[in-house]
Amino acid sequence: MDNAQKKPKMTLASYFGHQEMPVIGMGTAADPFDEATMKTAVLEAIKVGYRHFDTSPLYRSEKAVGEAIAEALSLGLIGSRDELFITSKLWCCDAHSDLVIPALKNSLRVLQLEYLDLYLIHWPISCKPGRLMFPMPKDELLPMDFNSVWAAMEECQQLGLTKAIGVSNFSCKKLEHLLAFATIPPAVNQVEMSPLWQQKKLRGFCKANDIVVTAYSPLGAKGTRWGSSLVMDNEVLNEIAKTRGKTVAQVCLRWLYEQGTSFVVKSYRKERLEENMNIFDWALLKDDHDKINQIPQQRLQPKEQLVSANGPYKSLEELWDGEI
Ligand SMILES: NC(=O)C1=CN([C@@H]2O[C@H](COP(=O)(O)OP(=O)(O)OC[C@H]3O[C@@H](n4cnc5c(N)ncnc54)[C@H](OP(=O)(O)O)[C@@H]3O)[C@@H](O)[C@H]2O)C=CC1
Ligand SMILES: O=C[C@H](O)[C@@H](O)[C@@H](O)[C@H](O)C(=O)O
Repeated sequence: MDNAQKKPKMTLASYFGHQEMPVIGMGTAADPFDEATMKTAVLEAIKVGYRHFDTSPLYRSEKAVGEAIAEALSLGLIGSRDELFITSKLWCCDAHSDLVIPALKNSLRVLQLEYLDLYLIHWPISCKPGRLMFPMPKDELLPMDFNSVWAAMEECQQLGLTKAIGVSNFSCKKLEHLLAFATIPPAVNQVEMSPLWQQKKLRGFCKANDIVVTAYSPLGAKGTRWGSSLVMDNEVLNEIAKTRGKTVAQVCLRWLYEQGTSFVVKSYRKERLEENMNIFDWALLKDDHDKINQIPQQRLQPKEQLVSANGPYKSLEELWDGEI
């Protein structure tokens, strides 16, 4: 069994087919973004055993991911595309029922793939069609028509363009609303999660409804425009890392794994890609969990940019339905 096959996987309730999602995925939102560096990093990741990649048209990383996959196939690093689990996302400007299928087809074209494993609604908000950007002008924010957008997502799965569909940045209330009319329930909710924002309520809801939680920014996205150093500099986590002879990044990722969530973590560097994978053959102790449970909670990415006096969400309370 090679290194990749030994890594743990999770079953998605409404995945069309037999493949499972590897717990660890490589994130591809980079700041700064550089296409050549990203392609090299994805290829390195495949070499060290990553099989799950998270991209989005917003990140401009789909092309690099697609080129790295094509190269990995031609080098024989993987036998076939089916060995990979590829996620992409529907950006807000395409979150209109008639634009969903064309947006997914465009992602597939850029990725040079026939299908995705998972397609996610990136945010529970739409914006004026045409411009793929973040932040978008506040006067272009629009409420999402969840019923018709989700129906188009379901059609994507029925057409075989993606094996599973899901959401990102959805609160319990928004998931509940979606579940009330969905024919195909969302397989995944990808949300910010780390020891500093543990998402206890949301995880309980998702577990009860067979929705896999995928953690994004598991290291707090230190060094990026959207992140902070609060996770990596946290004293409790640094102390646990020292006692266990692990790094803070490994403590965070191991903790996520022990919570039963999958996660996507980004690095451009080969040694960190490997470090972040080396979390499956040791465990945190009860005492470590007790300490992590006590860490004061703080959402690191509240996204004020999506809140506007005239928009669909007038406050962060409304965007997150009080889960803030
Ligand atoms: N659905 C959504 O709305 C969102 C989804 N995402 C997804 O989640 C992925 C991961 O989250 P992201 O925001 O990138 O943040 P992460 O928490 O993964 O942190 C990434 C940062 O940590 C550094 N890093 C990685 N590994 C280590 C390590 N072992 N030790 C020290 N530093 C390390 C990286 O630097 P370097 O590259 O130099 O190693 C990078 O600066 C994204 O790339 C994206 O795919 C992210 C945000 C929102
Ligand atoms: O530049 C901004 C960031 O990428 C921000 O938009 C993210 O939080 C985004 O939702 C993502 O998925 O990464």
